[in-house]
Amino acid sequence: MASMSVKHAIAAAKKLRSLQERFNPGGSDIYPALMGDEAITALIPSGNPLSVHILMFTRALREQGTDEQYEKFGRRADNNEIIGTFAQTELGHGTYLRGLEARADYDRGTEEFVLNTPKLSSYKWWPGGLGQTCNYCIFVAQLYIDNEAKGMAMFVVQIRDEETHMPLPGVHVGEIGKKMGLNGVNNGFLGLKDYRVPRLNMLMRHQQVLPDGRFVKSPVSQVSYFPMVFVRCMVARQNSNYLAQAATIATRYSVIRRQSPIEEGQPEPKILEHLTQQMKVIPEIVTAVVYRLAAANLQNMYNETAEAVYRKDFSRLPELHALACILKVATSYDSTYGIERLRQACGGHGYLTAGNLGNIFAMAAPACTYEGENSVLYLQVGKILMKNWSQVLAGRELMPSMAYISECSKMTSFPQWTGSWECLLKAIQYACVGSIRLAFQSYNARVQSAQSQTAAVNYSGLELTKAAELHGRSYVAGNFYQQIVNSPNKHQRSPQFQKVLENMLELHLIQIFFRHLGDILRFIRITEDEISALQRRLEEVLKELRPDAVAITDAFDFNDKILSSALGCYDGNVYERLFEAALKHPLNRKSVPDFFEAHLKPFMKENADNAKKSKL
Ligand SMILES: CC/C=C\C/C=C\C/C=C\C/C=C\CCC(=O)SCCNC(=O)CCNC(=O)[C@H](O)C(C)(C)COP(=O)(O)OP(=O)(O)OC[C@H]1O[C@@H](n2cnc3c(N)ncnc32)[C@H](O)[C@@H]1OP(=O)(O)O
Ligand SMILES: Cc1cc2nc3c(=O)[nH]c(=O)nc-3n(C[C@H](O)[C@H](O)[C@H](O)COP(=O)(O)OP(=O)(O)OC[C@H]3O[C@@H](n4cnc5c(N)ncnc54)[C@H](O)[C@@H]3O)c2cc1C
Repeated sequence: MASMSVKHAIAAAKKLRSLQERFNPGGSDIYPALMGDEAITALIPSGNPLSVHILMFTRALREQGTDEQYEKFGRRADNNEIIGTFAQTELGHGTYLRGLEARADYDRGTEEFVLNTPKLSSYKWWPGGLGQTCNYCIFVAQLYIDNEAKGMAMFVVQIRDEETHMPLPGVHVGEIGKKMGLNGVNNGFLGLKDYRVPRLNMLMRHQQVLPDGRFVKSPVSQVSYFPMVFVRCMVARQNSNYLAQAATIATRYSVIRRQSPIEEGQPEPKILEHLTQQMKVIPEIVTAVVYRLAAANLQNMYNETAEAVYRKDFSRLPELHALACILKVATSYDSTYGIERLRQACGGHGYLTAGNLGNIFAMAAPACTYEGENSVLYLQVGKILMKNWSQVLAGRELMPSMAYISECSKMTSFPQWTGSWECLLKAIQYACVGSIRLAFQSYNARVQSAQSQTAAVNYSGLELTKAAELHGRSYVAGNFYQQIVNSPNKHQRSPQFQKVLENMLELHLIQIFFRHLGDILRFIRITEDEISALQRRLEEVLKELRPDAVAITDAFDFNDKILSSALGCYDGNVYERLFEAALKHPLNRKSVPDFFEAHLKPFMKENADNAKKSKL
């Protein structure tokens, strides 16, 4: 499987290169690379073994290396002359980066670093492509000078001979084993023993080790985390794509499959006529659109921040970090759970490999873990919200994506309930700020009672997580509201199109309202009549969006090859394709399977003989 994936990935990368040269000659614009990686990734159901090379290895060389280091390594990596990965996670550590055990000791006598993974738990474990594909990696290690720890640093390390692909001396490398998905990616392990690299193999754009061993600290240590921020932005984009693919499949199947009359004596309707089926499928279509728009915003913010960081302006890093964390978490959680809901909406056929929903789930699900495990990133955002709440209490301005927190903090009570979009959006934001305030009170009480900040974060973890989750909802819903209601290009939309978008906004806001009704009722008084009115609106907007469901998912414009699903093909010939797929199963090559003579027949005969004996 791995070699097939590599073959497909290389073919697709060549195609991508020709597309880039045609549409973006010599450009360094990241989109063609991303689109290409998306395309490559989507075309290789078992995952793209070059993803981490494209998304992290080349980017780390460009952003963390000096111009000279880019010329030496980065250009060859961008041109796919060398293939690398990002080797940070270890067998024993993934989240707690300051606990990473791999070490780099500077030898000023030879102006080299001596790299070691001192224990089994120090082995790098998980990096994509590391097992068999890559011949280089970015090796993340704790830097030591005269045995004094200086923090994390990144090193360009060649792990295999460029001609023979043999592991180099001092390198122990291989595949970590079968996973629940992405089995074409050959995630690997790497042990290094007294492996020497020249001083100039340490990426030194932001921090340096001089020939005499003097250490020049980075002005902002967190800039070394920047490669992870980029992938978190990518996850938001990629996982909204996975959800859109699954929503396309389930929608198309739901207008082909007929089952269970709604009126006695009437013909069986398309299953999408059932209200409960609409509630399973249509909100997922809208969620995919909502996150695509949020991910595009995040991508723009990433590009602006990356350019600023290149100019040594680190001012926007904190906001990008906060947004990248919360959108990576929100998109990966909602896409993973949404894809499973869509699979279940397709009944038994949703469980067939030919439907491809299981594989889309297996591609989407690990994003809840890699690039920062979601519950950890929720806590990270919770901490940032605590810091920002202190700013609010001090009367200081907040970063733009948190400005609503300041506004809501000035409200002594929630205004008269109207149920309008603005009211629903403000309700989610108001509940978020209420949760932040409660979390802060708990956190602050703990710090005041002499708990360390780290311990206070841990013991306030449930409230911090809730506040972070509601912050994500507030940002995403606010972004969608702005795009639909206040977009500068709104006048270019036809009235019909604007109406569909407004129905999608109505559905998203009401769906989020009901999902967090408990959180909202904690801070806002809403009557049963007002809630029942929203229930009626939910049923009504599902009915209104039903006729547009297929058109919206067709607009995602996934080629049948990308969907790779007998349930979701554009022509709707589901049963013919399911049957065609079934006949291709190896077990159908013979009428009598080999196991009949070898196992089944003797087993049944033995039982029959025993039955006869017991009658005698
Ligand atoms: C086109 C699309 C194709 C594909 C789709 C996408 C993906 C698939 C392809 C590839 C992906 C496959 C594999 C993924 C690769 C990996 O998984 S790489 C390994 C990822 N590992 C992690 O993410 C580790 C998670 N841990 C952390 O990030 C950190 O440990 C932490 C953030 C949890 C904690 O940071 P610490 O420094 O340890 O402590 P802290 O006190 O919380 O933070 C100190 C201050 O630093 C700020 N900060 C932390 N992180 C960042 C950051 N990234 N950027 C900016 N600032 C950061 C933090 O806010 C603190 O600031 P203060 O002001 O409070 O001091
Ligand atoms: C498909 C896939 C591809 C990957 N690719 C790469 C790659 O290319 N390069 C790379 O370096 N890594 C890669 N990784 C590794 C990934 O980044 C780590 O798995 C991730 O960072 C989580 O670390 P961990 O697995 O060690 O879990 P741990 O850090 O051990 O966490 C385990 C669990 O403990 C809990 N936990 C941990 N810390 C805290 C905390 N502070 N507070 C509360 N709870 C906590 C959480 O529930 C967490 O799920 C990949 C992983 C996967 C699944």
